[in-house]
Amino acid sequence: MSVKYISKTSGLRGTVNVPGDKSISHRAVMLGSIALGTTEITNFLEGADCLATIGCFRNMGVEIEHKPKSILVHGKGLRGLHAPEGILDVGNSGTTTRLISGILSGQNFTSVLSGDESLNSRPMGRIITPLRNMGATVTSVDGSGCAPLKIEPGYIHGIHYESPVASAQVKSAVLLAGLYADSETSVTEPTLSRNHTELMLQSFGAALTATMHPDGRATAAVAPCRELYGQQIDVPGDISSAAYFIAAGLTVPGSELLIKNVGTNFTRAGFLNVCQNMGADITLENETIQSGEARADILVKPDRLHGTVIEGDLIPSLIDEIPVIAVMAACAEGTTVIRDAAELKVKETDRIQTVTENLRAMGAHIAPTEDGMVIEGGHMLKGASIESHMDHRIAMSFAIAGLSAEGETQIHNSQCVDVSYPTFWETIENLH
Ligand SMILES: O=C(O)C1=C[C@@H](OP(=O)(O)O)[C@@H](O)[C@H](O)C1
Ligand SMILES: C=C(OP(=O)(O)O)C(=O)O
Repeated sequence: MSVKYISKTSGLRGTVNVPGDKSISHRAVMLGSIALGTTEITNFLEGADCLATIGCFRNMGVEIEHKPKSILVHGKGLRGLHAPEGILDVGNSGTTTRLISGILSGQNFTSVLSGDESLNSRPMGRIITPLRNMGATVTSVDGSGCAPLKIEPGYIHGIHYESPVASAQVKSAVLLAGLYADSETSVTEPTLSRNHTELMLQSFGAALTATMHPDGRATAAVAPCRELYGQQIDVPGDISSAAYFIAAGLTVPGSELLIKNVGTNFTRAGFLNVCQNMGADITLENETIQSGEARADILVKPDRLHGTVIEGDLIPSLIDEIPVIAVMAACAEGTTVIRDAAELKVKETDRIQTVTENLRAMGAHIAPTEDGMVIEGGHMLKGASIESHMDHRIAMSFAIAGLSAEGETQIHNSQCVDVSYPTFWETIENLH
Protein backbone atom coordinates (compact mmCIF):
# COMPACT_ATOMS: atom_id res chain seq x y z
CA MET A 1 0.00 0.00 0.00
CA SER A 2 1.37 3.43 -0.84
CA VAL A 3 0.37 6.80 0.60
CA LYS A 4 0.72 10.21 -1.08
CA TYR A 5 0.86 13.42 0.92
CA ILE A 6 -0.75 16.51 -0.59
CA SER A 7 -0.49 20.05 0.80
CA LYS A 8 -2.06 23.34 -0.05
CA THR A 9 -0.23 24.98 -2.95
CA SER A 10 0.03 28.54 -4.20
CA GLY A 11 -0.92 27.47 -7.71
CA LEU A 12 -0.27 24.92 -10.46
CA ARG A 13 1.26 26.38 -13.59
CA GLY A 14 2.39 24.87 -16.86
CA THR A 15 1.40 22.57 -19.68
CA VAL A 16 -0.12 19.13 -19.14
CA ASN A 17 -0.17 16.31 -21.69
CA VAL A 18 -2.73 13.89 -20.27
CA PRO A 19 -2.38 10.24 -21.33
CA GLY A 20 -4.47 8.69 -24.09
CA ASP A 21 -8.19 8.09 -23.69
CA LYS A 22 -8.95 4.85 -21.86
CA SER A 23 -12.18 4.04 -23.70
CA ILE A 24 -10.63 4.61 -27.14
CA SER A 25 -7.43 2.71 -26.25
CA HIS A 26 -9.44 -0.39 -25.24
CA ARG A 27 -11.50 -0.29 -28.42
CA ALA A 28 -8.45 0.20 -30.65
CA VAL A 29 -6.84 -2.99 -29.29
CA MET A 30 -10.08 -4.95 -29.49
CA LEU A 31 -11.01 -3.96 -33.04
CA GLY A 32 -7.37 -4.21 -34.14
CA SER A 33 -7.25 -7.78 -32.80
CA ILE A 34 -10.34 -8.93 -34.72
CA ALA A 35 -9.49 -7.00 -37.91
CA LEU A 36 -7.39 -8.19 -40.83
CA GLY A 37 -3.98 -6.53 -41.14
CA THR A 38 -2.08 -4.33 -38.72
CA THR A 39 -3.53 -1.56 -36.57
CA GLU A 40 -1.07 1.08 -35.40
CA ILE A 41 -2.12 2.95 -32.27
CA THR A 42 -0.34 6.14 -31.18
CA ASN A 43 -0.83 7.84 -27.79
CA PHE A 44 -2.17 4.53 -26.43
CA LEU A 45 -2.94 4.61 -22.68
CA GLU A 46 -0.44 2.31 -20.93
CA GLY A 47 -2.71 2.04 -17.89
CA ALA A 48 -3.49 -1.21 -16.09
CA ASP A 49 -7.00 -1.49 -17.58
CA CYS A 50 -5.85 -1.21 -21.19
CA LEU A 51 -2.90 -3.51 -20.51
CA ALA A 52 -5.44 -6.07 -19.25
CA THR A 53 -7.17 -5.83 -22.64
CA ILE A 54 -3.84 -6.40 -24.40
CA GLY A 55 -3.15 -9.39 -22.12
CA CYS A 56 -6.50 -11.00 -22.99
CA PHE A 57 -5.96 -10.73 -26.75
CA ARG A 58 -2.36 -11.94 -26.52
CA ASN A 59 -3.71 -14.94 -24.65
CA MET A 60 -5.97 -15.60 -27.66
CA GLY A 61 -3.05 -15.59 -30.10
CA VAL A 62 -2.88 -11.95 -31.20
CA GLU A 63 0.63 -10.56 -31.64
CA ILE A 64 0.78 -7.09 -30.07
CA GLU A 65 4.06 -5.15 -30.20
CA HIS A 66 5.08 -2.20 -28.03
CA LYS A 67 7.15 0.17 -30.20
CA PRO A 68 8.73 3.31 -28.69
CA LYS A 69 5.92 5.57 -29.96
CA SER A 70 3.10 3.19 -30.83
CA ILE A 71 1.43 -0.16 -30.35
CA LEU A 72 1.15 -2.52 -33.30
CA VAL A 73 -1.73 -4.99 -33.25
CA HIS A 74 -1.41 -7.76 -35.82
CA GLY A 75 -5.06 -8.67 -36.26
CA LYS A 76 -6.37 -12.20 -36.69
CA GLY A 77 -9.64 -11.38 -38.44
CA LEU A 78 -13.13 -11.83 -36.99
CA ARG A 79 -12.81 -15.58 -36.59
CA GLY A 80 -9.05 -16.02 -36.13
CA LEU A 81 -8.70 -15.86 -32.33
CA HIS A 82 -7.80 -19.10 -30.58
CA ALA A 83 -8.95 -20.53 -27.26
CA PRO A 84 -7.11 -18.84 -24.36
CA GLU A 85 -4.83 -20.70 -21.99
CA GLY A 86 -6.53 -20.61 -18.60
CA ILE A 87 -8.67 -17.74 -17.44
CA LEU A 88 -8.75 -14.37 -19.21
CA ASP A 89 -7.66 -11.88 -16.53
CA VAL A 90 -9.67 -8.66 -16.87
CA GLY A 91 -8.15 -7.06 -13.74
CA ASN A 92 -10.13 -4.04 -12.51
CA SER A 93 -11.64 -3.20 -15.90
CA GLY A 94 -15.39 -3.14 -16.50
CA THR A 95 -14.83 -2.00 -20.08
CA THR A 96 -12.58 -4.98 -20.88
CA THR A 97 -15.05 -7.44 -19.34
CA ARG A 98 -18.21 -6.20 -20.98
CA LEU A 99 -16.85 -5.42 -24.45
CA ILE A 100 -14.78 -8.59 -24.76
CA SER A 101 -17.86 -10.64 -23.79
CA GLY A 102 -19.55 -9.41 -26.97
CA ILE A 103 -16.58 -10.55 -29.07
CA LEU A 104 -16.23 -13.89 -27.24
CA SER A 105 -19.93 -14.62 -27.81
CA GLY A 106 -19.14 -15.02 -31.51
CA GLN A 107 -16.13 -17.37 -31.13
CA ASN A 108 -16.14 -21.14 -31.57
CA PHE A 109 -14.29 -21.83 -28.29
CA THR A 110 -15.07 -21.61 -24.59
CA SER A 111 -13.55 -18.90 -22.42
CA VAL A 112 -13.74 -17.81 -18.79
CA LEU A 113 -13.23 -14.19 -17.68
CA SER A 114 -12.40 -13.10 -14.18
CA GLY A 115 -11.00 -9.97 -12.49
CA ASP A 116 -10.15 -8.52 -9.09
CA GLU A 117 -12.50 -8.34 -6.11
CA SER A 118 -14.07 -5.03 -7.21
CA LEU A 119 -14.59 -6.21 -10.80
CA ASN A 120 -16.05 -9.53 -9.72
CA SER A 121 -18.70 -7.72 -7.67
CA ARG A 122 -19.96 -5.45 -10.49
CA PRO A 123 -23.23 -6.33 -12.28
CA MET A 124 -22.88 -8.38 -15.47
CA GLY A 125 -26.59 -9.27 -15.85
CA ARG A 126 -26.83 -6.13 -18.00
CA ILE A 127 -24.76 -7.83 -20.73
CA ILE A 128 -25.70 -11.44 -19.98
CA THR A 129 -29.38 -10.72 -20.77
CA PRO A 130 -28.98 -9.19 -24.26
CA LEU A 131 -26.14 -11.55 -25.25
CA ARG A 132 -28.28 -14.55 -24.31
CA ASN A 133 -31.18 -13.07 -26.28
CA MET A 134 -28.81 -13.12 -29.25
CA GLY A 135 -28.15 -16.84 -28.75
CA ALA A 136 -24.87 -16.53 -26.88
CA THR A 137 -24.12 -18.92 -24.03
CA VAL A 138 -22.90 -16.58 -21.30
CA THR A 139 -23.18 -17.58 -17.65
CA SER A 140 -22.14 -16.14 -14.33
CA VAL A 141 -20.08 -19.06 -12.99
CA ASP A 142 -21.28 -18.72 -9.37
CA GLY A 143 -24.81 -17.64 -10.32
CA SER A 144 -24.40 -14.20 -8.71
CA GLY A 145 -24.86 -12.25 -11.95
CA CYS A 146 -21.23 -11.14 -11.66
CA ALA A 147 -17.90 -12.37 -13.09
CA PRO A 148 -16.35 -14.93 -13.37
CA LEU A 149 -18.21 -15.31 -16.66
CA LYS A 150 -18.13 -18.42 -18.85
CA ILE A 151 -18.78 -17.96 -22.56
CA GLU A 152 -19.40 -21.03 -24.71
CA PRO A 153 -19.89 -21.23 -28.48
CA GLY A 154 -23.38 -20.21 -29.63
CA TYR A 155 -25.23 -19.31 -32.84
CA ILE A 156 -25.67 -15.53 -32.84
CA HIS A 157 -28.91 -13.95 -34.09
CA GLY A 158 -29.48 -10.28 -34.81
CA ILE A 159 -31.83 -8.67 -32.28
CA HIS A 160 -33.21 -5.28 -31.38
CA TYR A 161 -32.35 -4.49 -27.78
CA GLU A 162 -33.98 -1.72 -25.71
CA SER A 163 -31.35 -1.09 -23.08
CA PRO A 164 -32.72 0.05 -19.72
CA VAL A 165 -29.48 1.95 -19.01
CA ALA A 166 -27.48 4.50 -21.02
CA SER A 167 -24.31 2.41 -20.90
CA ALA A 168 -21.66 2.40 -23.61
CA GLN A 169 -20.37 -0.91 -22.26
CA VAL A 170 -23.77 -2.60 -22.73
CA LYS A 171 -24.30 -1.01 -26.15
CA SER A 172 -20.80 -2.01 -27.26
CA ALA A 173 -21.13 -5.62 -26.05
CA VAL A 174 -24.30 -6.04 -28.15
CA LEU A 175 -22.88 -4.30 -31.24
CA LEU A 176 -19.65 -6.35 -31.10
CA ALA A 177 -21.63 -9.60 -30.83
CA GLY A 178 -23.74 -8.23 -33.71
CA LEU A 179 -20.72 -8.41 -36.02
CA TYR A 180 -21.10 -12.23 -35.77
CA ALA A 181 -24.91 -12.30 -36.12
CA ASP A 182 -27.02 -13.67 -38.95
CA SER A 183 -28.97 -10.40 -39.39
CA GLU A 184 -28.90 -6.76 -38.28
CA THR A 185 -28.43 -6.00 -34.58
CA SER A 186 -29.59 -2.75 -33.04
CA VAL A 187 -29.51 -1.19 -29.58
CA THR A 188 -31.64 1.69 -28.35
CA GLU A 189 -30.56 3.46 -25.18
CA PRO A 190 -32.54 5.97 -23.13
CA THR A 191 -29.95 8.71 -23.82
CA LEU A 192 -26.83 8.61 -25.93
CA SER A 193 -23.78 7.21 -24.13
CA ARG A 194 -20.20 7.61 -25.40
CA ASN A 195 -20.12 6.66 -29.09
CA HIS A 196 -16.48 5.59 -29.57
CA THR A 197 -17.44 2.03 -30.54
CA GLU A 198 -19.76 3.26 -33.27
CA LEU A 199 -17.18 5.71 -34.68
CA MET A 200 -14.39 3.15 -34.62
CA LEU A 201 -16.49 0.31 -36.07
CA GLN A 202 -17.33 2.61 -39.01
CA SER A 203 -13.68 3.42 -39.58
CA PHE A 204 -12.75 -0.31 -39.52
CA GLY A 205 -15.30 -0.90 -42.30
CA ALA A 206 -18.41 -2.16 -40.47
CA ALA A 207 -21.83 -1.12 -41.79
CA LEU A 208 -23.10 0.84 -38.80
CA THR A 209 -25.79 3.50 -38.55
CA ALA A 210 -26.51 5.79 -35.62
CA THR A 211 -29.83 7.60 -35.13
CA MET A 212 -30.96 10.15 -32.55
CA HIS A 213 -34.71 10.10 -31.80
CA PRO A 214 -36.68 13.30 -31.06
CA ASP A 215 -37.29 12.16 -27.45
CA GLY A 216 -33.55 11.87 -26.76
CA ARG A 217 -33.24 8.08 -27.16
CA ALA A 218 -30.44 6.88 -29.42
CA THR A 219 -30.17 3.80 -31.65
CA ALA A 220 -27.07 2.19 -33.17
CA ALA A 221 -27.44 -0.65 -35.67
CA VAL A 222 -24.77 -2.89 -37.15
CA ALA A 223 -25.01 -5.31 -40.09
CA PRO A 224 -23.44 -8.79 -39.99
CA CYS A 225 -19.80 -8.35 -40.89
CA ARG A 226 -17.48 -10.40 -43.09
CA GLU A 227 -14.26 -8.77 -41.91
CA LEU A 228 -12.91 -5.56 -40.36
CA TYR A 229 -9.71 -3.92 -41.64
CA GLY A 230 -6.80 -2.62 -39.57
CA GLN A 231 -6.45 1.17 -39.18
CA GLN A 232 -4.08 3.86 -37.96
CA ILE A 233 -5.47 5.35 -34.75
CA ASP A 234 -4.19 8.38 -32.90
CA VAL A 235 -5.81 8.36 -29.46
CA PRO A 236 -6.74 11.81 -28.07
CA GLY A 237 -5.88 12.69 -24.47
CA ASP A 238 -8.46 11.41 -21.99
CA ILE A 239 -10.97 14.09 -20.95
CA SER A 240 -11.65 12.05 -17.80
CA SER A 241 -7.95 12.49 -16.86
CA ALA A 242 -7.88 16.13 -18.02
CA ALA A 243 -10.82 16.81 -15.67
CA TYR A 244 -8.53 16.60 -12.60
CA PHE A 245 -6.26 19.33 -13.92
CA ILE A 246 -9.15 21.46 -15.18
CA ALA A 247 -10.63 21.21 -11.67
CA ALA A 248 -7.25 22.10 -10.12
CA GLY A 249 -6.83 25.04 -12.50
CA LEU A 250 -10.25 26.36 -11.47
CA THR A 251 -10.08 25.79 -7.71
CA VAL A 252 -6.43 26.44 -6.75
CA PRO A 253 -5.75 30.20 -6.59
CA GLY A 254 -2.73 31.31 -8.62
CA SER A 255 -2.99 28.49 -11.20
CA GLU A 256 -2.74 28.67 -14.96
CA LEU A 257 -2.80 25.40 -16.91
CA LEU A 258 -2.82 24.52 -20.58
CA ILE A 259 -4.00 20.95 -21.11
CA LYS A 260 -3.04 19.74 -24.56
CA ASN A 261 -4.82 17.47 -27.05
CA VAL A 262 -7.89 16.58 -24.97
CA GLY A 263 -10.66 14.48 -26.54
CA THR A 264 -13.79 16.63 -26.75
CA ASN A 265 -16.23 14.22 -28.44
CA PHE A 266 -19.64 15.65 -27.40
CA THR A 267 -20.71 12.32 -25.87
CA ARG A 268 -17.84 12.71 -23.38
CA ALA A 269 -17.56 16.45 -22.87
CA GLY A 270 -20.37 17.08 -20.35
CA PHE A 271 -17.72 18.01 -17.80
CA LEU A 272 -16.85 21.12 -19.84
CA ASN A 273 -20.55 22.14 -19.90
CA VAL A 274 -20.71 21.77 -16.12
CA CYS A 275 -17.60 23.95 -15.69
CA GLN A 276 -19.25 26.64 -17.80
CA ASN A 277 -22.56 26.27 -15.90
CA MET A 278 -20.58 26.79 -12.67
CA GLY A 279 -19.22 30.08 -14.05
CA ALA A 280 -15.77 28.90 -15.16
CA ASP A 281 -13.89 30.64 -17.91
CA ILE A 282 -12.23 27.88 -19.93
CA THR A 283 -10.94 28.37 -23.45
CA LEU A 284 -10.72 25.71 -26.15
CA GLU A 285 -7.90 26.23 -28.66
CA ASN A 286 -6.68 24.33 -31.74
CA GLU A 287 -9.91 22.38 -32.18
CA THR A 288 -9.52 19.52 -34.71
CA ILE A 289 -10.90 16.09 -35.56
CA GLN A 290 -8.45 13.18 -36.01
CA SER A 291 -9.20 9.46 -36.25
CA GLY A 292 -12.88 10.51 -36.14
CA GLU A 293 -12.55 12.02 -32.64
CA ALA A 294 -12.74 15.76 -31.79
CA ARG A 295 -9.93 17.23 -29.70
CA ALA A 296 -8.68 20.59 -28.42
CA ASP A 297 -6.20 22.28 -26.09
CA ILE A 298 -7.86 23.63 -22.96
CA LEU A 299 -6.68 26.75 -21.10
CA VAL A 300 -7.84 27.10 -17.48
CA LYS A 301 -7.45 29.82 -14.83
CA PRO A 302 -9.08 30.03 -11.41
CA ASP A 303 -12.60 31.39 -11.22
CA ARG A 304 -15.31 31.92 -8.65
CA LEU A 305 -17.49 28.86 -9.14
CA HIS A 306 -21.15 28.62 -8.16
CA GLY A 307 -23.47 25.68 -7.61
CA THR A 308 -25.40 24.00 -10.43
CA VAL A 309 -27.83 21.17 -11.18
CA ILE A 310 -26.48 18.14 -13.06
CA GLU A 311 -29.07 15.67 -14.29
CA GLY A 312 -30.73 13.85 -17.20
CA ASP A 313 -29.01 13.59 -20.57
CA LEU A 314 -25.85 15.20 -19.25
CA ILE A 315 -25.10 12.34 -16.83
CA PRO A 316 -23.75 9.69 -19.28
CA SER A 317 -21.41 12.30 -20.80
CA LEU A 318 -19.65 12.92 -17.46
CA ILE A 319 -20.35 9.88 -15.31
CA ASP A 320 -16.66 9.21 -14.46
CA GLU A 321 -16.05 12.90 -13.68
CA ILE A 322 -18.69 13.14 -10.93
CA PRO A 323 -16.21 12.53 -8.06
CA VAL A 324 -14.08 15.50 -9.16
CA ILE A 325 -17.19 17.59 -9.91
CA ALA A 326 -18.24 16.92 -6.29
CA VAL A 327 -14.89 18.34 -5.15
CA MET A 328 -15.41 21.44 -7.33
CA ALA A 329 -18.94 21.81 -5.92
CA ALA A 330 -17.56 21.74 -2.37
CA CYS A 331 -15.22 24.64 -3.31
CA ALA A 332 -18.02 26.59 -5.06
CA GLU A 333 -20.53 29.08 -3.63
CA GLY A 334 -24.04 27.70 -3.18
CA THR A 335 -25.65 24.33 -3.69
CA THR A 336 -24.95 21.69 -6.36
CA VAL A 337 -27.49 18.95 -6.99
CA ILE A 338 -26.49 15.78 -8.87
CA ARG A 339 -29.33 13.41 -9.76
CA ASP A 340 -30.11 10.57 -12.26
CA ALA A 341 -26.66 9.13 -11.50
CA ALA A 342 -27.48 5.83 -9.76
CA GLU A 343 -24.88 4.22 -12.08
CA LEU A 344 -22.27 5.66 -9.69
CA LYS A 345 -23.10 2.83 -7.30
CA VAL A 346 -21.78 0.11 -9.65
CA LYS A 347 -18.37 1.54 -10.58
CA GLU A 348 -15.03 0.46 -9.05
CA THR A 349 -16.60 1.50 -5.73
CA ASP A 350 -20.04 2.83 -4.84
CA ARG A 351 -18.96 6.36 -5.72
CA ILE A 352 -21.94 8.00 -3.97
CA GLN A 353 -20.68 6.45 -0.77
CA THR A 354 -16.94 6.94 -1.28
CA VAL A 355 -17.35 10.58 -2.36
CA THR A 356 -19.64 11.29 0.63
CA GLU A 357 -17.33 9.62 3.16
CA ASN A 358 -14.22 11.44 1.94
CA LEU A 359 -15.77 14.88 1.36
CA ARG A 360 -17.22 14.75 4.89
CA ALA A 361 -13.77 13.85 6.24
CA MET A 362 -12.53 17.10 4.64
CA GLY A 363 -15.29 19.15 6.28
CA ALA A 364 -17.59 19.57 3.27
CA HIS A 365 -21.37 19.55 3.59
CA ILE A 366 -22.76 16.73 1.44
CA ALA A 367 -25.92 14.64 1.58
CA PRO A 368 -25.98 11.40 -0.45
CA THR A 369 -29.23 10.54 -2.26
CA GLU A 370 -30.48 7.40 -4.01
CA ASP A 371 -29.26 8.62 -7.39
CA GLY A 372 -26.69 11.28 -6.64
CA MET A 373 -25.80 13.85 -3.99
CA VAL A 374 -26.45 17.38 -2.80
CA ILE A 375 -23.39 19.48 -1.92
CA GLU A 376 -23.47 22.79 -0.15
CA GLY A 377 -20.34 24.62 -1.13
CA GLY A 378 -18.40 27.38 0.52
CA HIS A 379 -17.14 25.53 3.61
CA MET A 380 -13.33 25.64 3.70
CA LEU A 381 -11.91 22.15 3.05
CA LYS A 382 -9.41 20.80 5.57
CA GLY A 383 -6.76 18.15 4.96
CA ALA A 384 -7.77 14.62 5.93
CA SER A 385 -6.84 10.97 5.69
CA ILE A 386 -8.52 9.74 2.49
CA GLU A 387 -9.17 6.07 1.74
CA SER A 388 -9.26 5.55 -2.04
CA HIS A 389 -10.71 2.02 -1.59
CA MET A 390 -8.49 1.26 -4.63
CA ASP A 391 -10.72 3.42 -6.83
CA HIS A 392 -8.51 5.49 -9.15
CA ARG A 393 -11.10 8.24 -9.62
CA ILE A 394 -11.50 8.68 -5.86
CA ALA A 395 -7.72 8.86 -5.30
CA MET A 396 -7.25 11.53 -8.00
CA SER A 397 -10.33 13.60 -7.10
CA PHE A 398 -9.28 13.91 -3.47
CA ALA A 399 -5.68 14.71 -4.41
CA ILE A 400 -7.13 17.75 -6.23
CA ALA A 401 -9.22 18.63 -3.14
CA GLY A 402 -6.03 18.44 -1.05
CA LEU A 403 -4.31 21.09 -3.19
CA SER A 404 -6.60 23.85 -1.87
CA ALA A 405 -7.41 22.40 1.59
CA GLU A 406 -5.91 23.72 4.86
CA GLY A 407 -3.40 21.19 6.23
CA GLU A 408 -2.12 17.90 4.89
CA THR A 409 -4.18 15.33 2.96
CA GLN A 410 -3.09 11.70 2.81
CA ILE A 411 -4.28 9.54 -0.08
CA HIS A 412 -4.12 5.86 0.87
CA ASN A 413 -3.64 3.14 -1.73
CA SER A 414 -2.54 5.87 -4.10
CA GLN A 415 -1.04 3.33 -6.53
CA CYS A 416 -4.55 2.64 -7.90
CA VAL A 417 -4.14 5.63 -10.28
CA ASP A 418 -2.22 3.14 -12.49
CA VAL A 419 -5.60 1.95 -13.78
CA SER A 420 -6.16 5.05 -15.91
CA TYR A 421 -3.38 7.61 -15.23
CA PRO A 422 -0.04 6.02 -14.27
CA THR A 423 1.86 9.35 -14.35
CA PHE A 424 -0.70 11.31 -12.29
CA TRP A 425 1.49 11.85 -9.18
CA GLU A 426 4.54 12.89 -11.22
CA THR A 427 2.42 15.37 -13.18
CA ILE A 428 1.11 17.02 -10.01
CA GLU A 429 4.64 17.32 -8.62
CA ASN A 430 6.01 18.83 -11.82
CA LEU A 431 3.37 21.58 -11.93
CA HIS A 432 4.26 23.15 -8.57
O1 LIG B 1 -17.47 2.19 -22.58
C1 LIG B 1 -16.58 2.70 -21.88
O2 LIG B 1 -15.40 2.80 -22.25
C2 LIG B 1 -16.96 3.21 -20.54
C3 LIG B 1 -18.28 3.42 -20.24
C4 LIG B 1 -18.77 3.91 -18.94
O3 LIG B 1 -19.35 2.82 -18.24
P1 LIG B 1 -20.88 2.34 -18.49
O4 LIG B 1 -21.00 1.83 -19.85
O5 LIG B 1 -21.09 1.27 -17.46
O6 LIG B 1 -21.72 3.56 -18.24
C5 LIG B 1 -17.64 4.49 -18.10
O7 LIG B 1 -18.06 4.66 -16.76
C6 LIG B 1 -16.39 3.65 -18.16
O8 LIG B 1 -15.35 4.26 -17.42
C7 LIG B 1 -15.89 3.48 -19.57
C1 LIG C 1 -15.86 3.02 -14.36
C2 LIG C 1 -14.64 3.06 -14.90
O1 LIG C 1 -14.06 2.09 -15.69
P1 LIG C 1 -14.51 0.58 -15.99
O2 LIG C 1 -16.02 0.52 -15.97
O3 LIG C 1 -13.91 0.25 -17.30
O4 LIG C 1 -13.90 -0.27 -14.89
C3 LIG C 1 -13.80 4.27 -14.73
O5 LIG C 1 -12.73 4.33 -15.36
O6 LIG C 1 -14.16 5.20 -13.98
